[in-house]
Amino acid sequence: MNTLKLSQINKFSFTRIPLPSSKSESNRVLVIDALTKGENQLFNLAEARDTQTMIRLLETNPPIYDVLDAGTTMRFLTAYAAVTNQHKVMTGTPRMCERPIGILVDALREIGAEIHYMNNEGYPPLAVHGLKEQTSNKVKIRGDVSSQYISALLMIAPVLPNGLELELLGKVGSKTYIEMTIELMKEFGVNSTWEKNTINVPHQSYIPTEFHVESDWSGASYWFSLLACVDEGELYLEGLKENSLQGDAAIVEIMDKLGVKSQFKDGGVYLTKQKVKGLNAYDFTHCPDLAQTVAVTCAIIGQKTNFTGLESLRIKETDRVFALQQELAKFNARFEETEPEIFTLIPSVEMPSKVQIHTYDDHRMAMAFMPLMTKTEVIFEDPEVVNKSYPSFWKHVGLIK
Ligand SMILES: O=C(O)C1=C[C@@H](OP(=O)(O)O)[C@@H](O)[C@H](O)C1
Ligand SMILES: C=C(OP(=O)(O)O)C(=O)O
Repeated sequence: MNTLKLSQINKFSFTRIPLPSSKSESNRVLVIDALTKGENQLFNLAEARDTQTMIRLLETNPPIYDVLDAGTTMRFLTAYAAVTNQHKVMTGTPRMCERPIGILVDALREIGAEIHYMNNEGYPPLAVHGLKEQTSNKVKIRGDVSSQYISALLMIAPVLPNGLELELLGKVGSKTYIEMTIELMKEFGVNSTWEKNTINVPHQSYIPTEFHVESDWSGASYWFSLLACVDEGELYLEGLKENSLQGDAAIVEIMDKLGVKSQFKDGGVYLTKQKVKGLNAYDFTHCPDLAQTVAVTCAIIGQKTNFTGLESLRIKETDRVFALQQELAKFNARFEETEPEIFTLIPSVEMPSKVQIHTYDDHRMAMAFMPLMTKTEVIFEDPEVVNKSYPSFWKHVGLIK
């Protein structure tokens, strides 16, 4: 088994972190670009495997779209293949074939797409046989499983002959990602309205444009966490905007409570340590990818906190709630469901002299536990798992001295 060892370091001097580009923004603009036949100028696309997979599949157009473990690539390309009337097999890793897609498939079928399940009903692999005629322009869709189904439908909506009206049913999770999709569509000339729970996208054309992808706020979160956990240090994170399209910019307000001060300067953010104000509870419904970062931070710095809005974590790269419980326990922290859907983080009471972290094929399990190096020696199993979103992560960790 491939492993990586980090020695303990609890002080470091000022360090600039270049940060990767956002894979969420990249994968959206790539789909929009494919729908406008590549007439845009896209800058700073992500090096993330999820984005490189999207680029490769769109460029080579193979009969089988194997998305590996990229959720957005699976969901966005299923809708794209349907609307562009292509015959495609959609598949991915064994875990991808356990991640539900039935809500998106039902919506696409209602609009007129022909899609068959090749194995298990509701899950990839799928056979997409295009969309010959639009049979409906009003679709009701659950909002509580994955926002990616909604983003996938929104991006194809303007090119459907009759546009699309989406009525979101029940609780809507990851809403910030839906807002990102709508804002990006607007950047490419497409207007929509969102009133109460209905989003309406009339038929219209995308307008080719220039677009520069921002750095990745989810990737930035691990650096905030590192600073929260260390005794002394300063960081500058490059390429981040205060008014971001990414909901994970919420890490600024969370870490303000956990001892990290942010100042936006020169196209990035300067991080310094400040007194811990305390965080008693946080709802991760709209920023689920931050939950692991914050759980590990609280466990290390001794902050007992209640976590809610974690429902979608069970169907991501791994069951992230289970994975957190297992790995936090290795340094005597607990993550207990104290009431239905309320998880209480009880911090570490005693730090072992060495911890080996299992990464569960989940990039965020590796990156979220990196700040543990401020308290003990850490060994990561399968360190390359970070390639999904942040291939240069360990190289950047090496900048910390
Ligand atoms: O649309 C996107 O780019 C994403 C949406 C979120 O997924 P869910 O909508 O499934 O929560 C998030 O967890 C994922 O990393 C990226
Ligand atoms: C959940 C994630 O990605 P996806 O759903 O796109 O695989 C993630 O990057 O944390």
